[in-house]
Amino acid sequence: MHITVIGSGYVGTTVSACFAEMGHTVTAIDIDQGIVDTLNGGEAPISEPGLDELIAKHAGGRFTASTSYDAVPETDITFLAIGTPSNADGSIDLAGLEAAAKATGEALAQKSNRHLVVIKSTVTPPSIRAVLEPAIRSGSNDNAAIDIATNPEFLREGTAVSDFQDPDKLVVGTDSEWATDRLTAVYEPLLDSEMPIVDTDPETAAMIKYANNAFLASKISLINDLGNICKEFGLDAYEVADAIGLDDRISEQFLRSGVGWGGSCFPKDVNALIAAAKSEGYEPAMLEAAVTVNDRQPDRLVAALQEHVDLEGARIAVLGLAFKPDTDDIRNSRAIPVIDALQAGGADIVAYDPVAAEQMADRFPDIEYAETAAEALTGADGVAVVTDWEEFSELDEEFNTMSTPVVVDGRRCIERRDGIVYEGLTW
Ligand SMILES: NC(=O)C1=CN([C@@H]2O[C@H](COP(=O)(O)OP(=O)(O)OC[C@H]3O[C@@H](n4cnc5c(N)ncnc54)[C@H](O)[C@@H]3O)[C@@H](O)[C@H]2O)C=CC1
Ligand SMILES: O=C(O)[C@H]1O[C@H](OP(=O)(O)OP(=O)(O)OC[C@H]2O[C@@H](n3ccc(=O)[nH]c3=O)[C@H](O)[C@@H]2O)[C@H](O)[C@@H](O)[C@@H]1O
Repeated sequence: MHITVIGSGYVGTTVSACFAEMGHTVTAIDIDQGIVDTLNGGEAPISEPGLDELIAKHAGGRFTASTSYDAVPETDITFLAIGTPSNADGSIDLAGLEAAAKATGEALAQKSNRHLVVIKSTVTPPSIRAVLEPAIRSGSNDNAAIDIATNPEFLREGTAVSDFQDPDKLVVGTDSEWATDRLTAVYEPLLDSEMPIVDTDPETAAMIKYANNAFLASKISLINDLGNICKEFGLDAYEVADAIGLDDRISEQFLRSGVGWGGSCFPKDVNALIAAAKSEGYEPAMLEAAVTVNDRQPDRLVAALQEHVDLEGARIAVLGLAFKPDTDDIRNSRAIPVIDALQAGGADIVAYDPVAAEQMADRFPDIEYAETAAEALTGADGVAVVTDWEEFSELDEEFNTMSTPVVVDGRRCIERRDGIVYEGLTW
């Protein structure tokens, strides 16, 4: 199949590269010339394991990128993978996606046979008919029969390629059998008898995505709440989590307590769902509590550090800037509120991340950035561990170079040992 993917960010690039690997011909469209040039040069514009290899393999062959929507009418199906960030009040900001939807509709005015436009972005159910469908249809002529579907994406950053290639489920939200068949056909190379296909309407598919993220974020907030209680009792939340995770109804996944959830999706999606629910007159108390608990964890980490170090004028190392390991994405990283709170306390900060320092330098241009974790620790009065990068768990002798070896671990990735003052957030 010939597929257009509009938007070449984390999702669009991963999806495009994987579609090409599955044998499809893909035209990736992005308004950012730099991204398009990078892709056509055979490289990924983001850091994601395995992605560079796929782009390098298919660029110039089955995979091309462009800033122009001209290819859309020549293709069989179009996926919209544009960001859906938050407005100031937490509600979904559809401006970028709406503009791309309109441009897609306008391009489809040149096409006479039936075309499927698939919303891959995460969108609130009511926005499909209220905003996106009118935008897609606004440019089309009478001949263009356009079907609209939703096909939410469940990949995680850091494991995007493998998650996409081996999903737990395929959710297809369509209005017609033709659309279901066409959308399912795209995924044919990934399907086996084991993979559940959830065949539903576009709104339910969109809600499944929000419910999935809201559930996972709330699960982490619940284990953080329980973990904070464990800490008050002098108990180890990880021992408790390991035990409750043995119950199949709870499961062991997403029970890692600590400094909380960040990233480009959990915070914005939970807030968008809260805002959408409130605009219908419903007060989602559980989700609001999940956000409250999450917002408190970075402050608890800094407070734990303050138990041992007077922050005023202290040199504090921050290990980890990305919102999770194996990505350079700093969107809503817990490192941001941690650095804010440390600076408010008067600390001088030296930060280290294997790949995300450059991104964080735009947000915090005035802090010091170290080239290695060892360099960050040298002479530091304390360290806050914010991201569970694998290399941090291998640190050992490096702590001996600190002025005062105070380690506050927000991710349970440092080995507690003699010679360091070690404090975990929930253990
Ligand atoms: N990042 C993630 O891990 C996941 C994201 N999602 C959802 O997928 C959607 C996309 O997310 P990301 O890929 O993270 O966004 P992103 O912000 O990384 O990428 C969006 C891309 O769209 C481009 N763009 C903006 N307006 C455009 C236009 N009019 N025409 C063409 N290109 C345009 C931007 O230049 C950018 O490269 C969001 O709704 C998000 O919630 C879903 C699952 C996972
Ligand atoms: O909609 C999205 O964008 C994606 O959001 C999350 O994926 P992602 O944000 O990439 O990463 P996660 O692994 O879910 O981690 C999110 C945050 O939760 C934190 N986390 C995760 C697990 C855990 O046990 N504890 C915990 O604090 C991580 O450190 C990170 O800050 C979901 O897991 C994906 O299914 C979804 O597609």
